Amino acid sequence: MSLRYLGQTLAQQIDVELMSPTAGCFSIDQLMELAGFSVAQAITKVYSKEKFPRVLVCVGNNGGDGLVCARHLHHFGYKPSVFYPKQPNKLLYQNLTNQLRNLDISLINNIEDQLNNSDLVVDGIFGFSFSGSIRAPFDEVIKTLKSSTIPIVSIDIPSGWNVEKGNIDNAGLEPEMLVSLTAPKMAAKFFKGKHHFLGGRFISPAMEKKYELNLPEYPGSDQCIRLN
Ligand SMILES: NC(=O)C1=CN([C@@H]2O[C@H](COP(=O)(O)OP(=O)(O)OC[C@H]3O[C@@H](n4cnc5c(N)ncnc54)[C@H](O)[C@@H]3O)[C@@H](O)[C@H]2O)[C@@H](O)CC1
Ligand SMILES: [K+]
Repeated sequence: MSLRYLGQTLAQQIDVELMSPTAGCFSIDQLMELAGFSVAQAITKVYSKEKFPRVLVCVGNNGGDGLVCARHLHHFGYKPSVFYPKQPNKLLYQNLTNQLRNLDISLINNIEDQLNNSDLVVDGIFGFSFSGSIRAPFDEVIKTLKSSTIPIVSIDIPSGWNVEKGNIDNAGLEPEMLVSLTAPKMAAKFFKGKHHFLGGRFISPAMEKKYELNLPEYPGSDQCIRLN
């Protein structure tokens, strides 16, 4: 039985069910922690801290996964910096951001300057709720990232891609690595980069069966698994 690729509505439904007190019973912080941790771990499998120490993590509106990923990359010995232009006024995100400050991780304002001093980019700009064309300020951010040759790791979906149809108008990023979370989204079928991983190891056997996800077996205690 082959791995299921999720459409946008189903991805959102599974997300709601994971957090429902009558189903998954997870809190959003738990999911973000596991998701961001799995992305950081997947990065270690491909990009060593010796060759790719300086990681620029770009964070969008709801980019908790990116903030968590940056924290774990720091603990793994990388030198992350974080570009977070739109910071929501919510305690969860403020706490995640203060955790970065406590580790002296720099929150940078100018993405162009920082790109010249980075070895790797993490794209935590848009996830599975993205739709339509890219609105400011992320239109310019994505243009800047597209003009660079630094390898990009996208979290869940390459930012700017239609969640189901992929990079239809060529406005989105073309990452070298994609880390799908929970289960790949339909757009991942169009991913042409070198490394596709799955992370977000939080699905119960009952949910996996209900949604016929046919997930691969994660190796040992790993939080991520290579898909190709
Ligand atoms: N259950 C799961 O699968 C989990 C998902 N997580 C992550 O959460 C993500 C989904 O989060 P969200 O539902 O908040 O969705 P997004 O990460 O897609 O963010 C939606 C935000 O982007 C804005 N937006 C949408 N379209 C836009 C456009 N055209 N231009 C500019 N801004 C736009 C929206 O206003 C909204 O604030 C997933 O992709 C994944 O990375 C993880 O945090 C944990 C668990
Ligand atoms: K993304």
